[in-house]
This record gives sequence, structure tokens and C-alpha cells, in this order.
Amino acid sequence: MLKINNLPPIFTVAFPVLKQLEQAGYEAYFVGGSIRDLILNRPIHDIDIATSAYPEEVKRLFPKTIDTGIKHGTVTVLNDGASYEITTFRTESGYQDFRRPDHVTFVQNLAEDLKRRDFTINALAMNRAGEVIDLFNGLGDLQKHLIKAVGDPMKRFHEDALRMMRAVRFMSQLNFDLESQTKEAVSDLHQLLSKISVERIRDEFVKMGTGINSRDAFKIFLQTKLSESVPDFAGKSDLLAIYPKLKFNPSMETSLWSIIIILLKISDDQIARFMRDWKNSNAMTEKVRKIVTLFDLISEKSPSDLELFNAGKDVLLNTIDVAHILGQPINSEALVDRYTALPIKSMSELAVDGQFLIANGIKPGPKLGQILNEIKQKVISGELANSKDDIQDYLQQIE
Ligand SMILES: Nc1ccn([C@@H]2O[C@H](COP(=O)(O)OP(=O)(O)OP(=O)(O)O)[C@@H](O)[C@H]2O)c(=O)n1
Ligand SMILES: [Mg+2]
Repeated sequence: MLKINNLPPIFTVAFPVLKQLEQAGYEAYFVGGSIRDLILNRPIHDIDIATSAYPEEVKRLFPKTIDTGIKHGTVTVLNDGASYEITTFRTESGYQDFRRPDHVTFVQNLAEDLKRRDFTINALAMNRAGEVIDLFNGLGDLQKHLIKAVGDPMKRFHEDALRMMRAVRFMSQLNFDLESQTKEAVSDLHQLLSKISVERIRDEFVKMGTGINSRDAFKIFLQTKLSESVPDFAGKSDLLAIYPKLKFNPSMETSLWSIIIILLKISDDQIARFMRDWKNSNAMTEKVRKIVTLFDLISEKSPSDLELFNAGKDVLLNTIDVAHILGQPINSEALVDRYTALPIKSMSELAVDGQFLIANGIKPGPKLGQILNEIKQKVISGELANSKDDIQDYLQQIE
């Protein structure tokens, strides 16, 4: 049995929680992603605990708890400034619509609980002594860099079809391969994905697309036809086939969406609809639209100073990232230099404002906005210096 000595603090601070459960006569283990990430030496973001205690018993044992998913057996325990999801050993039964079940069956032992988990590398448990419980050779698969379903992959994907997206997501994040039978099951069952909410599919898609090896994962995403069961991708595999040939793996979500939109040749007036289909936020949509717009400008010709100003630094840098990933030859240094040399980077840097125009005899109204806009444009293009005096002279001229 693998025994891990010197557990990192994120685990050791949780010892009292496990101990308390054990002293009350229950079993308790660390389970799931945290053990996988510990062994892979990856950053650990949260610790999940599985226990034989029922949720009501967990709530009785700890002063500060939150009913996170009490129906599913999960209680969040707050202890010593940290929080833990404590889930009663369970098996999922009564799957309707291939989504997460609305009711679960609690089981008596850890083995029954681990059996219903998605992949062998996620079905590891560890006790307080650092001993790893590995009933499905998850350690072997970690070593072989394999994503492999626990037991019968068809059953696991029928239980929760999202697991098929999780498979390609972990491939990308961990740079692992997909075990052949598991892959076959994804190919057979990809259509079940249409039963899953778009939000959950999107979250996994973004994790895949921003993982360290999204290009190879995307290949499998296409090969297994998972791509045919997500919003707006059906029938587009020829366009999406460019993704695995990208120069680099995207690391930002904004870059990912921009690249997908560019590959799918989605026109400007369809970007909002596409982003809505994927249930993306308005803020994400706006940013992506700006990036795609600037990318088109940069690819065709050189953007004007005004266009660079309108884009802003963040969007410019993000667009350069996108061009870099797509292998689009652009002179990024020159673009950044031109941006840096802009006389103003935002309206607040303009030497005058509406009040100034009013003080100089311009009447409030639409005309004022128009004049202010003209001043902005002339300052950006260098026709007019960004100083009160020069702008005052200009105002006198146009009267
Ligand atoms: N559809 C799912 C989702 C989760 N799990 C199990 O629940 C654990 C925790 O789930 P989650 O936090 O979603 O995934 P992690 O593996 O912890 O990955 P991440 O690092 O993204 O949190 C998983 O390890 C796995 O054992 C599962 O079997 N099937
Ligand atoms: Mg997790």
C-alpha cells in the first residue's frame, strides 16, 4: 500500500475533522481529485471527505455547517478557517435523463462509494495516516497517464453523461490518454450529452480548452463525436479540425472562445447568439466580440489609432495572444508600440470634458457630444494636441 509521508498542510489541517468523525465511531477518508492532484504534484484546490456518517450526524458533530447538498449527502463543514465537503458514502441510483440523480442511496462502506466514481484516477481514497486506498488501480493509471472509467464505462456514462466531457477535460488538463474501451463508450454514447445542461457542458469545455494539452483532447472530442452533441458544433467538424493543429494551446477563456468563433467563421452579427447558445455571460461575449473584431482588422490591414484606442490595451494583448495561437503572422511589437504611443488611452485622459465645452459656450445637447467625440478623434489621430489651450483654439475655429 502506498503511504504518503509529509502530507502538505492543506491535508494536515483537515486531520481534526477526520479525527472527530472517527472518534464518534465513523469512517472518514480524503477522496477524489485532491488525492489525484497530490500524487501528480499538482496544485490542490479543495479537499473532499467521504464518511460513513449520515449528514444529520455530520451536522451534529460540527458547530459550523452548511447544507450544501443534503439530498445528495453533502454537508460543508467549516473548521479552522477552511471548508470541507463531507459526503456520506453513497451510490447513485434511479438515474433519470442521464443526469445526476435526484436521489441517492447511502451505502455502508467506502468500496461501494468508490465503485460509482467516474475514473480510476478519481476513485482513490486516503486515510489520516497517508495510506492510499486504491481499489481500481488508479495509481497504475496515474503512472500510465490514462483516463479510464471505473468498471463498465457504459454504466458510468449512463449514470452521468457529463462524465464524457470530463474525460476529455482531464485528458487536456493532465495531458493523459483516453483508455480504449472508455473511448469506445464515449463514441457510442456521445448523444447522451444532449441531456446535460449547457452550463455544465460549457464549464467542462472551457476546462478542456484551457488545459495544457487541449489540442490532443480536442482531437478526441471530435473523433468520438462529442462535438456533435454540444451547441452549434454539429456538422462543423471540418472547420473544428484546425483546432488540433493550432500553434499553441490557449490558456485564457477569452482566447478559447475567440479562436472557436474564428475557426467556425461566425460573423459579427452572430457572435452574440453563439455565445448565448453556450450560456456565456454578457461580459464574456463583449470581450470576445472586441477581440474577434480587432483580430479581423489586424489580419486585413493595420488598425487605425482610433481602432486601437477603442479596443484598449487588454483587448489588444488578448488579440495578440489569439493571433499567436492561430499562427497568424502579425507585428505584435509594432502594434504595442503604436498603442503605447497613443496620446490618450481613455476618455478620462482627455484634457477637456463636457463641462469645459459648456464653459466655452457650447450648449448642452447632442451637438456637445458630437463635438467632444470629434475632439477625441483628433487628439487620438494626433491632429490636435491634448491640451486645454489647443482645444480652446479649436473650439473658436469651429464656431
Ligand atoms: N460526474 C462526476 C463528478 C465527480 N465524480 C467524483 O467526485 C469527485 C469530485 O468531483 P469534482 O470536484 O467535480 O472533480 P475533481 O476530480 O475533484 O476535479 P477538479 O480538480 O476539477 O475539482 C471526482 O474526483 C470523482 O470521484 C464522479 O464520479 N462523477
Ligand atoms: Mg474537486
